[in-house]
Amino acid sequence: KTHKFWETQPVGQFKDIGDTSLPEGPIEPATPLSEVKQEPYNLPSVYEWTTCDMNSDDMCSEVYNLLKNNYVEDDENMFRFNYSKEFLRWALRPPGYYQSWHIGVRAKTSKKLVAFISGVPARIRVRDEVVKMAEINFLCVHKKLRSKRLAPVMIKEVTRRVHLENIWQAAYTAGVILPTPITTCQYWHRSLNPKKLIDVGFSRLGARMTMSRTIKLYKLPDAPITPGFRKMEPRDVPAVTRLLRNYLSQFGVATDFDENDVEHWLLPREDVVDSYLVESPETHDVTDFCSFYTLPSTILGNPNYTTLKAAYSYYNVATQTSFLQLMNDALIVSKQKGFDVFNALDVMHNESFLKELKFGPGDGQLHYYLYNYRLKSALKPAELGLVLL
Ligand SMILES: COc1cccc(CC(=N)NC(=O)c2cccnc2OC2CCNCC2)c1
Repeated sequence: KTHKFWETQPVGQFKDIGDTSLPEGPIEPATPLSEVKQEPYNLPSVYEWTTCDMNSDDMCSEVYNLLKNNYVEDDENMFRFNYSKEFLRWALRPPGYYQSWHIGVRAKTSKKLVAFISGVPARIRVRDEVVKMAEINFLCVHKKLRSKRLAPVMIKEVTRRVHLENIWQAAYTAGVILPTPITTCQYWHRSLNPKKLIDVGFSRLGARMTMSRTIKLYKLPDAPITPGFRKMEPRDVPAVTRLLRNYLSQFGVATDFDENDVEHWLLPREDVVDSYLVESPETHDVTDFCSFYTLPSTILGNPNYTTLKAAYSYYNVATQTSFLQLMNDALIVSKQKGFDVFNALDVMHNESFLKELKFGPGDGQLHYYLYNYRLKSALKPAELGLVLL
């Protein structure tokens, strides 16, 4: 499978793997803004660019419905991500966001939204360099317009608009292998509602297992067990920022959170993101933190269920509580909130709790990529401190 488009882009190329003579850092230099293409790239004549104002309920609904019907499905096409409107507003409007990076494609005649791609600004540390980047996400082309080569021109257009803001690097993930992953993660699932997961075909009854034995296997207490475990509040932002920055400093590539970022990305938002911390009953110090985001999936073609309620592990830090106990409390509260499954990647120190807390390996991988930034060697997933939505 030739990567016609990606071989033209400033990304690590497969032919360069192992060539340690190539320096770590930007592949192409920044250019003066006057040299950045001022006008949008050309689309096929029946389509036009549109900028999506996510503050507008109508536009947010258009993006929501396009993704709901045409975004990523699992390998067996049994489930499709169903990001909520509130989630999309949260994901696309972090501090310093650019509306111009919320890019839609409309059919000129019907004015229907047929494709979307987005970027948000982020500071990402790569080894000792903090780099301003765009996090690219939600690339979606309507099912009926696939293989019309729309994706390459959309990627070039979002790149052009990112360059206009004097940003020259980007980070993105994909379920497919492109030139060239900086790391490849395995995803894992922890059943919370095993009966529903088996009924909808997400999980299968284990060999020599009955349904009642399976329900008992995944049973969890009704309440978290760690003393001082509570929801995060605005007053906790400074302490959580300190805890997170210290924890993330050990990873080769990680988000460079400041208090402003923590306030946006980690304060609880109902049905979008949940975050908890442990406040020591003795000292009142914030010693541990866990968080997960809400990403339901539409269940395709099942007569009895429409939605899989899934929680996705986000950022977690344990300094006084055992990581196992902290993450088990995260499972307990996610079960309490009605989630059917808790998903996690084997990034950061997640490997240490996955097997112990009865996660099972998923049937796919998630590849991480940097645009216009070469790493001398790929990272292990455990060296990655970056979770994209
Ligand atoms: C269960 O419903 C699904 C609907 C669509 C795709 C998949 C499989 C899949 N591709 N899962 C992941 O990519 C994944 C698995 C565990 C944790 N995070 C993940 O992806 C996140 C991060 C990347 N953007 C999508 C959400 C599952």
